[in-house]
Amino acid sequence: MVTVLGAGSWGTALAIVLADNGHDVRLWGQRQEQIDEINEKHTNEKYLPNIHLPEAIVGYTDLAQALEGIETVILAVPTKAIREVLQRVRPCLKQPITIVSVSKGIEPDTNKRISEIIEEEMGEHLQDVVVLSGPSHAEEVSLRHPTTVTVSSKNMEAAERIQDLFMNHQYFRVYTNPDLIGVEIGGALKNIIALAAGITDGLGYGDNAKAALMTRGLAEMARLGSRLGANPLTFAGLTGIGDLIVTCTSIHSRNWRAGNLLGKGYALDDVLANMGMVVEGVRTTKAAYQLAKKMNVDMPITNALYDVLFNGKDVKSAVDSLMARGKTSELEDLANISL
Ligand SMILES: NC(=O)C1=CN([C@@H]2O[C@H](COP(=O)(O)OP(=O)(O)OC[C@H]3O[C@@H](n4cnc5c(N)ncnc54)[C@H](OP(=O)(O)O)[C@@H]3O)[C@@H](O)[C@H]2O)C=CC1
Ligand SMILES: O=C(CO)COP(=O)(O)O
Repeated sequence: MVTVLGAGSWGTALAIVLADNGHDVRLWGQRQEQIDEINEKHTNEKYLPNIHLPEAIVGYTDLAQALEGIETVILAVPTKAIREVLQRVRPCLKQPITIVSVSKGIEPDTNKRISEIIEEEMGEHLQDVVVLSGPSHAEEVSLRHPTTVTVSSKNMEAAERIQDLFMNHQYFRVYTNPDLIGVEIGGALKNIIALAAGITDGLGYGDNAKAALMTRGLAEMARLGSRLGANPLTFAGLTGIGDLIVTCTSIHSRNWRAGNLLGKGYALDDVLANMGMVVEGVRTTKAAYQLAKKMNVDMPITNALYDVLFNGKDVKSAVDSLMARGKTSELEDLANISL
């Protein structure tokens, strides 16, 4: 028995994987009508239209009931809601739990990764934190299309347990990587670059601009990540370039779609209000901007996007200012990264 907290797109898609793997799944959500729909119709139309959910998935709105006797909890709410949800989880627990973090973000102001927030909020109620990340749109996972992800933890035995829990040899392949910082930072920062790629697409620029953003975006992701203690090679893997490719090139990506609308001239507030799902890259841009400043790391794409999102800079001038920067060397950054 496994509990998934968060009945949005990703929590529901991962519940399907777990049910396909033979587990009974408790899927917790905060809206009674949605949970009734999951239990009565076996659908979650708002988040995964036209998908039939296995009957092994049972919806709950009562958090204490959803957590009773559970050892492993999948945490699938947006980064912004994580502290609030964990503060509600704590008093429900009689036993320490392993939390699998599947969200992608960095908290503004504290600049913490999600596993750090979980450790801080859970204290002695926590057995282990495992992070699951990689190129994996919920829409495709729920159709059982071949997908690969990576799990990481400070305790790799716990990561291997979670690898076994999710591994499905038909369509969901799970790798391990001991570089927890790199796995979390890659998954969070790729959303910034996807917003930027959406903007250049929305402006009508072509594949050259997008390839440039993805490649130079990866360079600045690795630059900040390695300063935070990540292994730069992780950025060449599923949670780095892999997730960057899927998020910058897929119509499923909420970050790319939000950027695309910004590029077409819509205002940020209107874009977010109409999306109906979380666009993590906006808050993560703020956090990465703060981190880059604090650590004196050069992140030109992140800085340009920060100006668009938070200082009202128009998207065309943001791209112009990126192109107008002084000369630099492509390999300079990599040469300065110690492996
Ligand atoms: N969708 C995807 O393909 C993937 C998403 N992710 C990551 O997973 C995380 C969740 O994303 P995703 O499922 O897509 O988001 P969605 O926007 O699809 O769903 C968010 C879910 O969280 C719930 N929620 C929001 N705030 C709260 C709260 N305060 N208390 C309880 N529940 C809350 C929402 O409930 P309600 O409906 O009631 O508002 C909804 O069920 C994000 O960090 C995202 O980056 C990672 C990989 C793939
Ligand atoms: O992380 C994701 C795919 O790996 C989902 O990206 P979006 O949040 O942009 O849809």
